[in-house]
Amino acid sequence: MTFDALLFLSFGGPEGPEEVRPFLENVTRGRGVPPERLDEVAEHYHHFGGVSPINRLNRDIMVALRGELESAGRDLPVYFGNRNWHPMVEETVAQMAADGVGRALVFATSAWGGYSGCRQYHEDIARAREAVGPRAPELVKLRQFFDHPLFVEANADAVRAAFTELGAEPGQARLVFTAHSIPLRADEEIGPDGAPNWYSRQVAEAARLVAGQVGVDDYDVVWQSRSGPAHVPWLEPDIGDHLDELYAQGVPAVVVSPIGFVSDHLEVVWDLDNEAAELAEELGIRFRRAATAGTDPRFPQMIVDLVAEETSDAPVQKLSDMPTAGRGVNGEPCDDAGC
Ligand SMILES: CC1=C(CCC(=O)O)c2cc3nc(cc4[nH]c(cc5[nH]c(cc1n2)c(C)c5CCC(=O)O)c(CCC(=O)O)c4C)C(CCC(=O)O)=C3C
Ligand SMILES: [Fe+2]
Repeated sequence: MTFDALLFLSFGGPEGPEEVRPFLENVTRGRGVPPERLDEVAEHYHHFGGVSPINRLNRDIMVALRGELESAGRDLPVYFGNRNWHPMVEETVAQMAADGVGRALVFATSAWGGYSGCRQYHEDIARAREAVGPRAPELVKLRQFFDHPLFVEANADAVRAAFTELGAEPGQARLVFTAHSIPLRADEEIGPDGAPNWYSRQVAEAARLVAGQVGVDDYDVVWQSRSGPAHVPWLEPDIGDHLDELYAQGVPAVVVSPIGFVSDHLEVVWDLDNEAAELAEELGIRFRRAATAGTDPRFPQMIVDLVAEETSDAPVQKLSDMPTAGRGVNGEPCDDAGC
């Protein structure tokens, strides 16, 4: 199939203090997140002048991606659209239609399946096409990439670098992978292979692959940044509780790999670099947070590989035995189980 463009579809974030509240309203519309939680999260953004790093990081990735596409001889203009903040995906898809784009690939910036990481991006695609009407381009979303070799290698190198910075050999510091928590119910709902817990199983699998490349067989997978009412169960343990537990075990040092995030989002720079690092310091645990994969040149190279899977019948590159999922046309969910 031929494509006229690539839509880089992400979460979006505020770029000034007055944008924080309306952004948070967009994120949580109809989700039952308590207002106290919104106030707390707004504070996190205000620590950074009301600016989330996410848009700048995405623009950096797009610059690198344009370079990689050009080197690969692919003439594919890259457009930027977001779910929750400007440039909003509706505006971007309207612009694509105006530019005469008839069919485009969509790269969504989440490695994962599940509602927030995949299904909701299909919904964004469908909503944007509907807003634009009959002239809207056909939009083909690329698959989930949690087990792509370049994503795994970039994360593994970042973990190695963090061990080096700590001056520790793997084995002298505990390796802890962290990803965004989600409600247990949400995790159970989705599993395109007929089994539940697709998201948490993918996170576990990506952690296993990265740890394997680093040569560590003893590691933990934990969760962070939960929201929602306290009585609703989310994936656990939380990273903070886990650091307490490691302290109780007498663990002297940790390397934290934020495998769940493709770049240094607010959840990484606040919840890890600030809160978790501070707790570790209080506990006397030496702490290093590994880099995210987004700034590694292999990340845009991976996107070019994913494009090649669609356009050149290039082989699907993956390191796990879990089935590929997440591809979809015009926002139709990829699978009955909602991917
Ligand atoms: C699985 C997952 C990912 C990883 C996959 C992916 O990358 O997509 C992710 C990414 C992100 N989440 C982000 C921000 C927020 N997420 C929130 C709320 C929520 N996230 C959830 C899940 C996830 N979220 C869930 C189940 C909720 C509860 C409400 C709901 O059911 O929707 C809220 C509301 C306040 C709060 O409750 O914390 C905010 C502000 C940002 C941008 C950060 C920046 O600005 O740099 C990014 C990349
Ligand atoms: Fe989130």
